[in-house]
Amino acid sequence: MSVTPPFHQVTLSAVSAGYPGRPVLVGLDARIPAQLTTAVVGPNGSGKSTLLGVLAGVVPATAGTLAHRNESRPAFVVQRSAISDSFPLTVRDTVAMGRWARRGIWKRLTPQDRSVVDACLERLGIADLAARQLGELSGGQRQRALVAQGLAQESDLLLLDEPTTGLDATAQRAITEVLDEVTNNGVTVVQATHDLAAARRADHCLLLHDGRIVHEGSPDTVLTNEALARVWQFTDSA
Ligand SMILES: Nc1ncnc2c1ncn2[C@@H]1O[C@H](COP(=O)(O)OP(=O)(O)OP(=O)(O)O)[C@@H](O)[C@H]1O
Repeated sequence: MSVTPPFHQVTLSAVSAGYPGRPVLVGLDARIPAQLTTAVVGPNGSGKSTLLGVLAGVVPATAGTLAHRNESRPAFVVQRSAISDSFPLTVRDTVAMGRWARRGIWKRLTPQDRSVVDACLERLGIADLAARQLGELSGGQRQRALVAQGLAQESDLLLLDEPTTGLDATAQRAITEVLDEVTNNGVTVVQATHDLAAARRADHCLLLHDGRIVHEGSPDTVLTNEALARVWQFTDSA
Protein backbone atom coordinates (compact mmCIF):
# COMPACT_ATOMS: atom_id res chain seq x y z
CA MET A 1 0.00 0.00 0.00
CA SER A 2 1.42 3.40 -0.86
CA VAL A 3 1.64 6.11 1.78
CA THR A 4 0.12 9.47 0.89
CA PRO A 5 2.74 12.22 0.45
CA PRO A 6 4.00 14.39 1.95
CA PHE A 7 6.39 12.16 3.77
CA HIS A 8 10.08 12.76 3.57
CA GLN A 9 12.81 10.94 1.73
CA VAL A 10 15.52 12.93 3.52
CA THR A 11 15.34 15.41 6.40
CA LEU A 12 18.32 17.71 6.96
CA SER A 13 18.72 19.38 10.34
CA ALA A 14 21.35 22.09 10.85
CA VAL A 15 23.61 20.50 8.23
CA SER A 16 26.93 22.14 7.44
CA ALA A 17 29.33 20.77 4.82
CA GLY A 18 32.11 21.77 2.47
CA TYR A 19 35.64 20.91 1.44
CA PRO A 20 38.95 21.05 3.30
CA GLY A 21 39.45 24.70 4.25
CA ARG A 22 36.25 25.77 2.46
CA PRO A 23 32.97 25.64 4.34
CA VAL A 24 30.04 25.85 1.87
CA LEU A 25 26.71 24.84 3.40
CA VAL A 26 25.85 26.48 6.71
CA GLY A 27 23.23 25.13 9.12
CA LEU A 28 20.81 23.85 6.48
CA ASP A 29 17.33 22.75 7.53
CA ALA A 30 15.39 21.18 4.67
CA ARG A 31 13.03 18.36 3.79
CA ILE A 32 13.01 16.40 0.57
CA PRO A 33 9.47 15.10 -0.01
CA ALA A 34 9.33 11.44 -1.01
CA GLN A 35 8.10 10.31 -4.43
CA LEU A 36 8.05 13.88 -5.71
CA THR A 37 10.46 16.12 -7.61
CA THR A 38 12.56 18.73 -5.82
CA ALA A 39 14.46 21.44 -7.70
CA VAL A 40 17.54 22.99 -6.10
CA VAL A 41 18.03 26.50 -7.49
CA GLY A 42 20.59 29.22 -6.79
CA PRO A 43 23.40 31.24 -8.33
CA ASN A 44 26.77 29.81 -9.34
CA GLY A 45 28.70 28.77 -6.27
CA SER A 46 25.67 28.86 -3.95
CA GLY A 47 26.21 25.20 -2.99
CA LYS A 48 23.76 23.23 -5.16
CA SER A 49 26.24 20.53 -6.21
CA THR A 50 27.60 20.36 -2.68
CA LEU A 51 24.08 19.77 -1.36
CA LEU A 52 23.56 16.96 -3.88
CA GLY A 53 26.91 15.50 -2.78
CA VAL A 54 25.75 15.59 0.83
CA LEU A 55 22.47 13.87 -0.08
CA ALA A 56 24.44 11.29 -2.07
CA GLY A 57 26.81 10.68 0.84
CA VAL A 58 29.94 11.66 -1.11
CA VAL A 59 30.41 14.99 0.71
CA PRO A 60 30.35 14.41 4.47
CA ALA A 61 28.32 16.69 6.74
CA THR A 62 30.64 18.44 9.19
CA ALA A 63 27.74 19.29 11.51
CA GLY A 64 24.04 18.48 11.85
CA THR A 65 22.15 15.36 10.85
CA LEU A 66 20.60 13.78 7.77
CA ALA A 67 17.78 11.31 8.25
CA HIS A 68 17.12 9.12 5.19
CA ARG A 69 13.76 7.37 4.89
CA ASN A 70 15.53 4.07 4.26
CA GLU A 71 18.94 2.49 3.81
CA SER A 72 18.93 2.39 0.04
CA ARG A 73 21.91 3.96 -1.68
CA PRO A 74 21.03 7.10 -3.68
CA ALA A 75 21.79 7.23 -7.42
CA PHE A 76 23.85 10.32 -8.27
CA VAL A 77 24.04 11.65 -11.84
CA VAL A 78 26.94 14.12 -11.86
CA GLN A 79 27.33 17.07 -14.24
CA ARG A 80 28.44 15.73 -17.59
CA SER A 81 31.36 18.19 -17.61
CA ALA A 82 32.72 16.23 -14.63
CA ILE A 83 33.35 13.22 -16.91
CA SER A 84 36.66 13.22 -18.76
CA ASP A 85 36.55 12.82 -22.56
CA SER A 86 39.44 10.39 -22.35
CA PHE A 87 37.57 7.84 -20.22
CA PRO A 88 37.81 4.64 -22.31
CA LEU A 89 34.21 3.56 -21.76
CA THR A 90 31.45 2.61 -24.12
CA VAL A 91 27.91 3.83 -23.54
CA ARG A 92 26.92 0.30 -22.48
CA ASP A 93 29.85 0.15 -19.99
CA THR A 94 28.78 3.50 -18.60
CA VAL A 95 25.23 2.35 -18.00
CA ALA A 96 26.42 -1.04 -16.68
CA MET A 97 28.45 0.79 -14.02
CA GLY A 98 25.08 1.63 -12.50
CA ARG A 99 24.84 -2.05 -11.50
CA TRP A 100 28.22 -2.20 -9.77
CA ALA A 101 26.90 -0.97 -6.44
CA ARG A 102 24.76 -4.10 -6.31
CA ARG A 103 27.25 -6.59 -7.76
CA GLY A 104 30.67 -5.21 -6.88
CA ILE A 105 33.19 -4.19 -9.53
CA TRP A 106 34.74 -7.65 -9.97
CA LYS A 107 31.59 -9.72 -10.29
CA ARG A 108 30.08 -10.52 -13.66
CA LEU A 109 26.77 -8.92 -14.39
CA THR A 110 23.83 -11.32 -14.22
CA PRO A 111 21.28 -11.71 -17.03
CA GLN A 112 18.94 -9.61 -14.86
CA ASP A 113 21.58 -6.83 -14.70
CA ARG A 114 22.01 -6.97 -18.47
CA SER A 115 18.30 -6.71 -19.05
CA VAL A 116 18.11 -3.65 -16.73
CA VAL A 117 20.98 -2.06 -18.70
CA ASP A 118 19.20 -2.78 -22.01
CA ALA A 119 15.94 -1.35 -20.69
CA CYS A 120 17.68 1.85 -19.51
CA LEU A 121 19.43 2.30 -22.87
CA GLU A 122 16.04 1.94 -24.58
CA ARG A 123 14.33 4.28 -22.17
CA LEU A 124 16.78 7.09 -22.94
CA GLY A 125 16.69 6.34 -26.68
CA ILE A 126 20.40 5.48 -26.90
CA ALA A 127 20.35 1.73 -27.60
CA ASP A 128 21.86 2.44 -31.03
CA LEU A 129 24.79 4.21 -29.36
CA ALA A 130 25.59 1.34 -26.95
CA ALA A 131 28.93 0.42 -28.58
CA ARG A 132 30.15 4.02 -29.02
CA GLN A 133 32.79 5.58 -26.77
CA LEU A 134 31.30 7.96 -24.22
CA GLY A 135 33.99 10.55 -24.98
CA GLU A 136 32.99 10.84 -28.65
CA LEU A 137 29.32 11.61 -27.99
CA SER A 138 27.58 14.97 -28.15
CA GLY A 139 26.67 16.68 -24.87
CA GLY A 140 23.02 15.62 -25.14
CA GLN A 141 23.87 12.00 -25.95
CA ARG A 142 26.35 11.86 -23.10
CA GLN A 143 23.80 13.30 -20.69
CA ARG A 144 21.31 10.62 -21.71
CA ALA A 145 23.96 7.94 -21.02
CA LEU A 146 24.59 9.38 -17.54
CA VAL A 147 20.87 9.52 -16.75
CA ALA A 148 20.56 5.91 -17.98
CA GLN A 149 23.38 4.96 -15.59
CA GLY A 150 21.43 6.65 -12.76
CA LEU A 151 18.26 4.73 -13.64
CA ALA A 152 20.17 1.45 -13.85
CA GLN A 153 20.88 1.77 -10.13
CA GLU A 154 17.16 1.29 -9.45
CA SER A 155 17.39 3.49 -6.37
CA ASP A 156 14.36 5.17 -4.86
CA LEU A 157 16.33 8.45 -4.64
CA LEU A 158 17.68 9.86 -7.91
CA LEU A 159 19.94 12.94 -7.62
CA LEU A 160 20.86 14.84 -10.79
CA ASP A 161 23.23 17.77 -11.21
CA GLU A 162 21.95 20.02 -13.99
CA PRO A 163 20.59 17.20 -16.15
CA THR A 164 19.12 19.49 -18.84
CA THR A 165 21.50 22.47 -18.85
CA GLY A 166 22.87 23.27 -22.30
CA LEU A 167 20.81 20.65 -24.13
CA ASP A 168 18.57 21.27 -27.12
CA ALA A 169 14.79 21.17 -26.69
CA THR A 170 14.49 17.54 -27.88
CA ALA A 171 17.09 16.22 -25.45
CA GLN A 172 15.64 18.31 -22.62
CA ARG A 173 12.17 16.94 -23.31
CA ALA A 174 13.43 13.34 -23.48
CA ILE A 175 15.12 13.65 -20.08
CA THR A 176 12.21 15.53 -18.52
CA GLU A 177 9.79 12.82 -19.67
CA VAL A 178 11.95 10.08 -18.18
CA LEU A 179 12.18 11.96 -14.88
CA ASP A 180 8.38 12.42 -14.79
CA GLU A 181 7.97 8.72 -15.47
CA VAL A 182 10.31 7.64 -12.67
CA THR A 183 8.60 9.98 -10.20
CA ASN A 184 5.25 8.48 -11.19
CA ASN A 185 6.77 5.10 -10.36
CA GLY A 186 7.53 6.17 -6.80
CA VAL A 187 11.12 7.44 -7.14
CA THR A 188 12.14 10.66 -5.36
CA VAL A 189 13.95 12.99 -7.77
CA VAL A 190 16.18 15.90 -6.75
CA GLN A 191 17.75 18.03 -9.47
CA ALA A 192 20.05 21.02 -9.23
CA THR A 193 19.17 23.30 -12.09
CA HIS A 194 19.68 26.73 -13.63
CA ASP A 195 16.62 26.09 -15.79
CA LEU A 196 13.82 28.05 -14.13
CA ALA A 197 11.19 26.45 -16.37
CA ALA A 198 12.30 23.02 -15.10
CA ALA A 199 12.33 24.31 -11.52
CA ARG A 200 8.78 25.66 -11.89
CA ARG A 201 7.59 22.20 -12.99
CA ALA A 202 8.96 20.60 -9.81
CA ASP A 203 6.74 19.78 -6.83
CA HIS A 204 9.10 21.32 -4.31
CA CYS A 205 11.87 23.85 -4.50
CA LEU A 206 14.91 24.88 -2.46
CA LEU A 207 16.45 28.28 -3.20
CA LEU A 208 20.07 28.50 -2.09
CA HIS A 209 22.14 31.61 -1.63
CA ASP A 210 25.68 31.60 -0.32
CA GLY A 211 25.37 28.14 1.27
CA ARG A 212 22.06 28.87 2.98
CA ILE A 213 18.47 28.01 2.10
CA VAL A 214 16.67 31.30 1.68
CA HIS A 215 13.29 29.81 0.63
CA GLU A 216 11.78 26.34 0.63
CA GLY A 217 8.32 25.29 -0.58
CA SER A 218 6.27 25.04 -3.75
CA PRO A 219 7.90 26.65 -6.82
CA ASP A 220 5.11 29.27 -6.90
CA THR A 221 5.95 30.46 -3.42
CA VAL A 222 9.75 30.15 -3.75
CA LEU A 223 10.49 31.39 -7.25
CA THR A 224 8.89 34.79 -6.94
CA ASN A 225 10.33 37.67 -8.96
CA GLU A 226 11.27 39.36 -5.74
CA ALA A 227 13.17 36.36 -4.34
CA LEU A 228 14.98 35.74 -7.62
CA ALA A 229 15.95 39.40 -8.01
CA ARG A 230 17.15 39.52 -4.43
CA VAL A 231 19.27 36.39 -4.64
CA TRP A 232 20.84 37.16 -8.02
CA GLN A 233 21.34 40.82 -7.22
CA PHE A 234 23.17 39.94 -4.01
CA THR A 235 25.42 37.74 -6.10
CA ASP A 236 26.15 40.44 -8.67
CA SER A 237 27.16 42.86 -5.97
CA ALA A 238 29.23 40.24 -4.08
N1 LIG B 1 35.94 19.86 -4.75
C1 LIG B 1 35.93 21.09 -4.24
N2 LIG B 1 36.95 21.55 -3.48
C2 LIG B 1 36.96 22.81 -2.95
N3 LIG B 1 35.96 23.69 -3.15
C3 LIG B 1 34.93 23.32 -3.90
C4 LIG B 1 34.85 22.01 -4.49
N4 LIG B 1 33.69 21.91 -5.19
C5 LIG B 1 33.07 23.11 -5.05
N5 LIG B 1 33.82 23.95 -4.28
C6 LIG B 1 33.45 25.31 -3.89
O1 LIG B 1 32.26 25.25 -3.14
C7 LIG B 1 31.41 26.35 -3.45
C8 LIG B 1 30.04 25.83 -3.86
O2 LIG B 1 30.19 25.10 -5.07
P1 LIG B 1 29.02 24.24 -5.70
O3 LIG B 1 29.61 23.53 -6.89
O4 LIG B 1 28.37 23.43 -4.65
O5 LIG B 1 28.02 25.38 -6.18
P2 LIG B 1 26.85 25.32 -7.27
O6 LIG B 1 25.73 26.11 -6.71
O7 LIG B 1 26.58 23.91 -7.67
O8 LIG B 1 27.52 26.12 -8.47
P3 LIG B 1 27.28 26.04 -10.07
O9 LIG B 1 25.93 26.65 -10.33
O10 LIG B 1 28.37 26.89 -10.60
O11 LIG B 1 27.37 24.59 -10.49
C9 LIG B 1 32.13 27.17 -4.52
O12 LIG B 1 32.76 28.24 -3.88
C10 LIG B 1 33.15 26.20 -5.08
O13 LIG B 1 34.29 26.88 -5.51
